[in-house]
Parts: sequence; structure tokens; C-alpha cells
Amino acid sequence: MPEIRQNEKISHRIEGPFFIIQLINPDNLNALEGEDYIYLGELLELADKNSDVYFTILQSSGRFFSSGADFKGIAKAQEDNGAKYASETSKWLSNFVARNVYVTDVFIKHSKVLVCCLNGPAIGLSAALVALCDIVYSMNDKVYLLYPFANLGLVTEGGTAISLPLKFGANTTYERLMFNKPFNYDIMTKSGFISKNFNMPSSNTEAFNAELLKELKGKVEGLYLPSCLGMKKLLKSNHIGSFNEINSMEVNESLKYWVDGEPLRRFSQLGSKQRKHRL
Ligand SMILES: CCCCCCC/C=C/C(=O)SCCNC(=O)CCNC(=O)[C@H](O)C(C)(C)COP(=O)(O)OP(=O)(O)OC[C@H]1O[C@@H](n2cnc3c(N)ncnc32)[C@H](O)[C@@H]1OP(=O)(O)O
Repeated sequence: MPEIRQNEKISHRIEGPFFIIQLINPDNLNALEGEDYIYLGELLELADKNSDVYFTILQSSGRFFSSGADFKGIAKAQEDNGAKYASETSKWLSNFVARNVYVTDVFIKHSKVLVCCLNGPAIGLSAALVALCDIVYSMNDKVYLLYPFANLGLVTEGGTAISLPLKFGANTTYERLMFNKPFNYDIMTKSGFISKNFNMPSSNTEAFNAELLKELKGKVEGLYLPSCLGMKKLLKSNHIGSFNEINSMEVNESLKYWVDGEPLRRFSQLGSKQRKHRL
């Protein structure tokens, strides 16, 4: 396996045909900074290049899958006023556009079957990545996906302008996004987004991850795994063009909001607990 640097919030390992990526920072609910999202993208690229790998598995730890972009990381980017940026546009092209478009692109074009072990809620960009997975299993009915773009002065990102209507229906997507409401367990099961609920207590994510991996190992026994990748390629071909187009449109639309500063004001309120998401 090619070398990759370590990251204290994300681990990875290979077991047979499975490339397992785990978020391991439960204390801040697995929030990720820009560099962490890039690392996640690099791990996916590593899985993509490994011909022994057929499934990329996303696991997490603790009570949340991931609470999205780390507001401390956003504050750091805001303070990044070094001479290296000629303008606010230049700053946010680097801190937001380039990073966001990269991680989304890596998920969109990933050739291995992406499986999400949803142990708890996912928010923001992390929830967008969950919606780009091919198969999702849930630990229990406490899971939800929240895209709080309207509360944070942002617009859809991570391909959600396509993935959410595709997976949950257009009107449900409008209603949830416009009024900043979570896509809860009922919506996720009714739409077929969740393939199986393991009904395990929230306190036991490690047991859920282990049980799910055991089940997956059983499911792939005797299969001709290149067929799975061939089918993924064909299934993906239905929408890949639209995803590529929307990835670029989303970040370019968002850029104005970052330059104007509204998301920064709102992220800062979130960090100081003056702003909350209604759940
Ligand atoms: C690649 C480009 C990168 C830039 C992308 C920018 C675009 C934005 C993308 C997004 O992802 S938008 C979504 C951002 N995330 C959020 O809005 C969620 C913020 N968190 C919350 O609303 C709440 O924490 C919660 C998730 C609803 C949970 O509430 P609860 O009351 O159950 O727990 P808390 O006490 O609030 O949290 C525990 C602990 O974790 C810390 N924490 C939670 N979320 C974040 C976060 N996003 N960033 C940093 N830290 C987070 C929280 O501060 C607590 O820590 P302590 O106070 O105990 O130290």
C-alpha cells in the first residue's frame, strides 16, 4: 500500500476486500477541519488505487457519525489574513472552494462500493458525504441527517442539490432544506436510504461496527467481486455527469456567501453557543 501520513482524527485499515476508514474523534462529535476532509479524500483515493479492495467502508465512533465542519477550523481560516491572499475571494477559493470541490469529487468518482455504517447523526458536509454512499446501514433509529445551510448562511454543497432529491424526493428535500429540518430515521427508511437498522444502543458503536463488518464478510462470500465494481460503474453512469456539474455550481454559488461573511458570523455564533440548530 502506498505511504500516507497519519491523522489523529481518522484511522484506516484493510481487511480482505474491505478498506475501512474510521472517524475516531468522538469528543467533538467527529467534526472535521478542512485538512481532515482532504485526508479523507486521500484515503478514498488510496482505496481506489488498490486492486485488492472492492468495498470502502466508512465507520465512526461515539454518539455522532460526524457533526460536520469544525467551527474552530472555520475560525482559523477566517483569521488567515496573511499577505498570501490578495483578496477575500482568493482566501475563500483556497479555504473553501478548492477543498470542498476536491473531497466531493473524490466521493463522486470513487470506483469501489461505498458503505456507510451510520452510528448516529451526521451534519453538513459530512452528511453530504453520507448521501454519496452507495449503501447505508444504521445503528438504531436515533440517526438523522441535517443540512443546516439555511441556518449557516450557506447553500447546498457536497452534491446535495442532486443527491437529496434523488434519494429522498424533490419536495421532501425542499421542505427539509428550506426550514432547516433534519432528514430523520422515518424519512430515511421510507425512501429506502437505510438498507438495515441494527437496533443497537447508542453507547455501543464499536459493537455495531464489528457486527456490521462480520455481516458484510458473510454477504460477499462466494461473489465474483469484479462484477460488483462493474455494476457500480454502470449504476453510477446514470448521474455522474449531473454530479460533476453540480459540484462546480455549488462551490461557485457558495463563494459569494463566504466572501460576504455571513457564514463566518453564523459559525462563530454556533461556536459560542449563541446559535443552535432546531432538531
Ligand atoms: C472541506 C471544506 C471545509 C469547509 C466546509 C465549510 C462548509 C460547511 C460545512 C458543514 O459541515 S456545515 C455544518 C457544521 N456543523 C454544525 O453546524 C454542527 C454544530 N454542532 C451542533 O450544532 C451541536 O454540537 C450538535 C451537533 C447539535 C450536538 O449538540 P449536543 O448538545 O448534543 O452536543 P454539544 O455539547 O453541542 O457538542 C459536544 C462537543 O462537541 C463539540 N462540537 C460539536 N460540533 C462541533 C463542530 N461542528 N465543530 C467543532 N466542535 C464541535 C462541541 O463544541 C462540544 O465540545 P465541548 O464544548 O464539550 O468542548
